[in-house]
Amino acid sequence: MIELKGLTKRYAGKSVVDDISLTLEDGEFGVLIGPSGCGKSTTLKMINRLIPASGGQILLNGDDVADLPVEQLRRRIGYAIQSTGLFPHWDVARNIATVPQLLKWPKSRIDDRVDELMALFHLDPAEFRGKYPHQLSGGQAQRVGVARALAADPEVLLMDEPFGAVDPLTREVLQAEMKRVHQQTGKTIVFVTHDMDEALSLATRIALLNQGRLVQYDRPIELMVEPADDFVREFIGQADLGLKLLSRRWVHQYQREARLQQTETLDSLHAHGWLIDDQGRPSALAGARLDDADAITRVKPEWIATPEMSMKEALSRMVWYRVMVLPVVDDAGKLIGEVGMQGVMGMQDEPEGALS
Ligand SMILES: Nc1ncnc2c1ncn2[C@@H]1O[C@H](COP(=O)(O)OP(=O)(O)OP(=O)(O)O)[C@@H](O)[C@H]1O
Repeated sequence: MIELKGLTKRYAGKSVVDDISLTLEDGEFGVLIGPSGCGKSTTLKMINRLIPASGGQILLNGDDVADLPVEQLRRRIGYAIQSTGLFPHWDVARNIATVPQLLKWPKSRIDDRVDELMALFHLDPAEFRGKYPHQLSGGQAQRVGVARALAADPEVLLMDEPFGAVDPLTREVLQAEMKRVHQQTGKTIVFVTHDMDEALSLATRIALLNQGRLVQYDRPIELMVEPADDFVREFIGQADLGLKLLSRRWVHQYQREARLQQTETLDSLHAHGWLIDDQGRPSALAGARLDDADAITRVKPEWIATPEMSMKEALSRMVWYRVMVLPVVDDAGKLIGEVGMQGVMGMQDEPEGALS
């Protein structure tokens, strides 16, 4: 748990972080967001004392960080930044092992930990262990940077705009990975970004700052449906609020039973049903195409949904592939349900209060 109590930073008498108080519970993914210069990075860097606070207190699991020896603090708090900060003359394995080596772990324990972290970030040790930072793509370097920050299993992971410098596609992949890593490790994370979509997709708690002050600290949904003031409303942006809400809704919340079609003939106009193969995987959809409601269409891998997929992505696939329903499959690819345009529109099987 991290507690900020009246945290303040002044430069030349001017407060750039002004009396911020908030609590982030264990296992939460906290995002600090706000316009350029609002004090996000300064707040983050005060947590690991890269910047000394001018006033207030920061407690890490009850310990005042001001009282902890710096080397202990660095062990308890991992730190990943946009430029990765990888040592250019060290290979990937040695970069990841930086903190365990400082802590003088035995070699076999370090090797195991490096392999474990590379597996977590889907980096094949055989291929990547011996590579140098200049031989990595931006996305791979970022993964190594985050793996290094996690190496000594810190209590908290701080991330300062870690995906700010990668292209949008890689950024989405890294965000999805970060979400998975957060779920798998249960780490408490504090993440700085100025990208609201990134914040909404990753955060369990969002702290919105403006001119050094905390304007609202809430769950993403509350920020959207109960903005504290006009600044919050404007910062979130109203134009695609519906889509933003759907980015925080998951297919499993809207999933309903999938009706099977026994033959390739439709039994009633505009009905639809799924054909499955002998392993229970969806192979074709009878009906439910936007352009031809009576067609039998082979299921393409691109329109298959999983229970963890966001409804925004599911909706995007429906629109792009012109189908009214998507099959939902389990890890083995077996059909376990379907999710449809009607669910998105709240006409049918809407989860209680889903859009309120
Ligand atoms: N060493 C310093 N001396 C004086 N002012 C500083 C110093 N470091 C930061 N500031 C000011 O403090 C304010 C907050 O800076 P900070 O880097 O925390 O903002 P930020 O929200 O992270 O911004 P960005 O999104 O642009 O990175 C800014 O107005 C900045 O100019």
